Amino acid sequence: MNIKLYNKISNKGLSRLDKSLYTCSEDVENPDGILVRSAKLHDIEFNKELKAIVRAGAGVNNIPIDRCSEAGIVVFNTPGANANAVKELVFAGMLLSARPVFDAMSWVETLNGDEDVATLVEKEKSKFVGNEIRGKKIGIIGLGAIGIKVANLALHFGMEVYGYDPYISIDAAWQLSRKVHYAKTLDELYEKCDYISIHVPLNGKTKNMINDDAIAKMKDNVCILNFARGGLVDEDAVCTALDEGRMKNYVCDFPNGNILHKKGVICIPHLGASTPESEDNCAIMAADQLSDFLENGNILNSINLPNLTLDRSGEARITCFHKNTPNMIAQISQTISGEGINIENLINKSKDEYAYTMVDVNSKSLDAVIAKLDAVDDILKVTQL
Ligand SMILES: NC(=O)C1=CN([C@@H]2O[C@H](COP(=O)(O)OP(=O)(O)OC[C@H]3O[C@@H](n4cnc5c(N)ncnc54)[C@H](O)[C@@H]3O)[C@@H](O)[C@H]2O)C=CC1
Ligand SMILES: O=C(O)CCC(=O)C(=O)O
Repeated sequence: MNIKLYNKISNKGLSRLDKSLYTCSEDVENPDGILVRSAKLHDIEFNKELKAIVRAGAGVNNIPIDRCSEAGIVVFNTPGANANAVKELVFAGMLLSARPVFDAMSWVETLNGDEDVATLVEKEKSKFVGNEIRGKKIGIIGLGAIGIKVANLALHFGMEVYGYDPYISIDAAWQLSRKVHYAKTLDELYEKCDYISIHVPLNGKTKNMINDDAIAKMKDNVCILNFARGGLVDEDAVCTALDEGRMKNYVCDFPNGNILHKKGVICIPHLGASTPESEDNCAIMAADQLSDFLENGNILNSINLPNLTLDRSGEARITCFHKNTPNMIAQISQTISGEGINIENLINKSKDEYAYTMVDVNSKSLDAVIAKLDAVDDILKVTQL
């Protein structure tokens, strides 16, 4: 099978893909699977053999999910695999805002060593006084893999923590410290907090969620930390608030021309997940999920289909990615049994508009049945494994 790499993927992950089964490179044609990090796939035309796209990371806004679903392509990500790296950089960003370390270091770099540096430093250092973060209030929007880690660590820094996430998962809620205050509304969080850190996905509902209205509700001198996606924040609103002295800093992992060189903006070149540890974690999860899907049809951590695994039985497996419409299971089983093939095991699960069925059968001669299933309305992709 051909696996196309749209970004550099750690060898720790790629080496888990059996070389006798997979060819992985940036140049393969007609891929069965794609491994990607941040490369934008919106303008890519997908070949008909493509079955899966795995995002080695969290955010999937670089992938055209709807188009993939309609083409029967399963999209995966690797939840939590890079969360620790992001959490640590969020605190680096917060401390860079609290203490003007960057300006202070730049000033030290201007010294030439001819003068009495030690005396000069003691004389001038008061220009670079900052604040401690202990005792300050931080609001965290989005309590998923990263938000939880940021919230719990902030408590260890002695901060008062407010969390907002109307869709928090049960697993996530178990991991969150009881000391985190539950913000019922965003307004409550905006009104109270000195630091606001955003950890939600970028989608139609969250785009520009930090806008003029939101900023108007925030405390003067607020610092916004955005290690999630640039599009979550209306940069014009941020620049106006900075110009008017209503915001202290905008710390952002997604620089662009609008905020470059802007006083009060601290830009980092999308380094949140750029540690070997997190790159390895993501690549390992991505490779394992991809191979289990391509070899067995099992699904773990998909965006457009539910988790579904089934131990292998019978002679072969048929998988169908289909629409979640009435009569699909009956049509699939009738088509198979109509060819005189016995079904050993069948499993089906749906997620929103789409569903997935795996059928273990007692025959390996499946060309005719695959062709018939392919022709069924609302079946988007059929594979034989
Ligand atoms: N800077 C970087 O390198 C990285 C950035 N990211 C970004 O961070 C985002 C979050 O990552 P994870 O925590 O791993 O994802 P996650 O999926 O574990 O958590 C996202 C959380 O946001 C919540 N949420 C969704 N919509 C919301 C809304 N309107 N208001 C409040 N909460 C909402 C969800 O319920 C979920 O708990 C990713 O989608 C990605 O865009 C992720 C990893 C690295
Ligand atoms: O792979 C990367 O470096 C970016 C990580 C990221 O932004 C994500 O996982 O959402």
